[in-house]
Amino acid sequence: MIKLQSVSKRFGNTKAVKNISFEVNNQENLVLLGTSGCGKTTTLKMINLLIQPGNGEILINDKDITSGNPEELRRGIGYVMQNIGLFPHYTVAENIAVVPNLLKWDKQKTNQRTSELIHKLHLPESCLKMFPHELSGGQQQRVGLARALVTDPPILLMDEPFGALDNVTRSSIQQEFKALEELKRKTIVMVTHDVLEAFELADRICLMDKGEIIQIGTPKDLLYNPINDFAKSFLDGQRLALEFKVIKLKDIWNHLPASESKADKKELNHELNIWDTLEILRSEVIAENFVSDGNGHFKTIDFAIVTEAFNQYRYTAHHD
Ligand SMILES: Nc1ncnc2c1ncn2[C@@H]1O[C@H](COP(=O)(O)OP(=O)(O)OP(=O)(O)O)[C@@H](O)[C@H]1O
Repeated sequence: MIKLQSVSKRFGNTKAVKNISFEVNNQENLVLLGTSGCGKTTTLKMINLLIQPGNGEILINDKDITSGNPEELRRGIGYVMQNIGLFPHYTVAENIAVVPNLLKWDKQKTNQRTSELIHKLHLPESCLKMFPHELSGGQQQRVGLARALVTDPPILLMDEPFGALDNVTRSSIQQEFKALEELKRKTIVMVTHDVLEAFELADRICLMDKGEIIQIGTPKDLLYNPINDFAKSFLDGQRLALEFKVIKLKDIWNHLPASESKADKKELNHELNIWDTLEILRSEVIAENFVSDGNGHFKTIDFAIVTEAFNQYRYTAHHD
């Protein structure tokens, strides 16, 4: 578990981070969200001591990190840099092998692990001999992720990991990222200024402004219980899209009409969000399916039924 207690950081007269405290639970993905200059990167880099904290304490598994050796600390923390940050004169294989070489892994172990990651991250084997500039932005990003994951560290810090990508590539890499089994075991702190990305990937979001934490909570907390006008207005303009992403079929269960027969229909998982559900229902030839609650109950759904139930849920959530 990562714990920051009353941490501050000043650069000359600039108070980059002002007395912040938060915890990241094991295997949780906490996203630091906020506009440019609000202190996200400084906060992230203090967790692996790339930036020395000013005041306060940072604990990892109850141990104060400033009391130990920074290099040793960083070996247990994968780091995906802003703008990818691959070494341009190293091949892809050499880039991935940087930390294994520091740890004096034997070649065979490094090659085996590299090959495993290359497949998991959908990179062609042929790219291992290439230099970063010979790859697309999306491929470079995957290499950056492979480099951070190669030693299987329990903690992963990611600074705008998808920031350099076009929208289409970004969206497909985000989906793969969510599906990667290897990442589900990790404690992740990720920086982004992209609200949709934060809502797509976070278990909890830490919303920052001017070096301070405004609100920490689940995407649903931020949507339906914003703590103040700043938190509320930060999401304005994207609120509906965010609701489509955050609300799941199980949330709208009580608003779905009583069930009919489920014969000849396809079952959708009740963990699906409304966005993905409508995408499926839109593209089905027979656009009628059913969803079950995992306890033997089911409801018949189609595009219109889900839209209607979603609207009812939103109305209730906004007026609670
Ligand atoms: N090394 C440094 N020297 C001086 N000032 C710095 C330094 N690093 C950051 N700052 C300042 O601290 C503040 C917070 O910067 P930080 O990079 O943490 O913000 P950020 O939220 O990550 O922004 P961005 O999204 O643009 O990366 C900014 O005002 C920045 O100019």
